[in-house]
Amino acid sequence: ENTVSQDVHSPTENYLLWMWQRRPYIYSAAALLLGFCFFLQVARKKINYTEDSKAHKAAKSNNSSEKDADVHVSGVKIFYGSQTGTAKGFATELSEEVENLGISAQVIDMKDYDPDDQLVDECVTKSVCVFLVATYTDGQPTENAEWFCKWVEEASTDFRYGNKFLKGLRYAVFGLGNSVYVGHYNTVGKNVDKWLWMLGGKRIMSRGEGDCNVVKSRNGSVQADFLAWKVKFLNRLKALSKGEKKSCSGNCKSGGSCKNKKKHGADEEEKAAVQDNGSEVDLIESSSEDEESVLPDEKISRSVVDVEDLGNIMTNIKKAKGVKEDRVDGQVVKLSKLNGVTKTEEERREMITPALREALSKQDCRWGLRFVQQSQLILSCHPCLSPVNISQSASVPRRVHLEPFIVLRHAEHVQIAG
Ligand SMILES: Cc1cc2nc3c(=O)[nH]c(=O)nc-3n(C[C@H](O)[C@H](O)[C@H](O)COP(=O)(O)O)c2cc1C
Repeated sequence: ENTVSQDVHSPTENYLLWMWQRRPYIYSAAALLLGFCFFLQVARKKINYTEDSKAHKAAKSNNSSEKDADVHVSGVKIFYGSQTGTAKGFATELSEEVENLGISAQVIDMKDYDPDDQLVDECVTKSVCVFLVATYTDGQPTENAEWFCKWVEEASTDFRYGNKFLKGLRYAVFGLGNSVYVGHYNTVGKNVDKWLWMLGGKRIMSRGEGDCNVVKSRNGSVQADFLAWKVKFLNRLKALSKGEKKSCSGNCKSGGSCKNKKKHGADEEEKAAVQDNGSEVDLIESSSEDEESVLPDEKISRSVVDVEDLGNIMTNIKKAKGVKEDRVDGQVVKLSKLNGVTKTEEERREMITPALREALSKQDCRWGLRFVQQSQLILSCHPCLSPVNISQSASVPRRVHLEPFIVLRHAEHVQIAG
């Protein structure tokens, strides 16, 4: 019977039967094949897409970097510190003229601007910042400029910011005042200019002074002073927007360190404008970083001093103040002409507490010395990641009094010589 039933199937039927019995394997193989084809297709598409987008991005970035390189001034921000509206009026006037040059301008009330958040952004936006600031009683800023001035003043003497904090900021200052107020004339303009410079900002031109005292005003009135300054500013702006880097006017305070000596005299037109315009002062176009030959005394009074620089500074101060160092019987004797007192090394006062000594010998600290007044300083620690101002620590003296100078040789050896 078996033989009969086997013979019933034809070879084709047998083949189909064989296939049917192995159908799970056949389905799996087909699925695998399909999956592989699908994967290949997707991969091919992805490769094409990545190549396309790379090419697109490259083309785009080429375009934008070309554009970026072309734009030298993205816009002008005109800040005003005004009480009775003169500076505000000047700001509006200036913004119209800037826009006439095809450069965008923004007038900013200083009270609407938080320097803590925003000022550092101006360093990278290729904008130019103009400060039109009035001075009031006792050299104080106007109400709307109060916070700005307070912040910039504090930052300029805080070593954690340093003289590179506003590197890239291009600015110009025009101060409004009245020379009748002797001793406080244009104080705010002078200070804002100085503080921004100390933080590493770059003056694009010298500070302007507007004098409401018509008798003394160089151009006859504050309006005329502003007009004269404005003409120069607009010329400077035009040059900057073309990518021209103007040579030094030749009247640098730090003439010795001027890097544009060769160019002095080349820009006669500019020079003439400077000479004509009596309302301009302190002809320096630089940032504090650029200035190398400032006097050490000047450096101390206006900035934070690195411990590394301290040796040179103290030597120069000693020279300047007539402090001599002599040797008598192998002993170092310091002679101070200041107070007529002669003291030996042994007499030096140790003005350092154990806590301060421990803090000072901490590893990886950069020490900053902040001179608060002529004879006071704050020692501050600046580890790379978390700045700790040890002067704020309750365990260490907040201020160390120096009489008349300090010798700081090593982190763990702080000695105050008197
Ligand atoms: C009450 C008062 C106090 C002033 N004090 C000073 C001053 O100490 N130093 C100074 O240079 N100008 C001083 N000025 C002059 C103003 O700075 C000047 O008038 C300026 O143009 C005002 O600008 P504003 O209208 O934008 O507020 C004072 C003016 C007034 C009315």
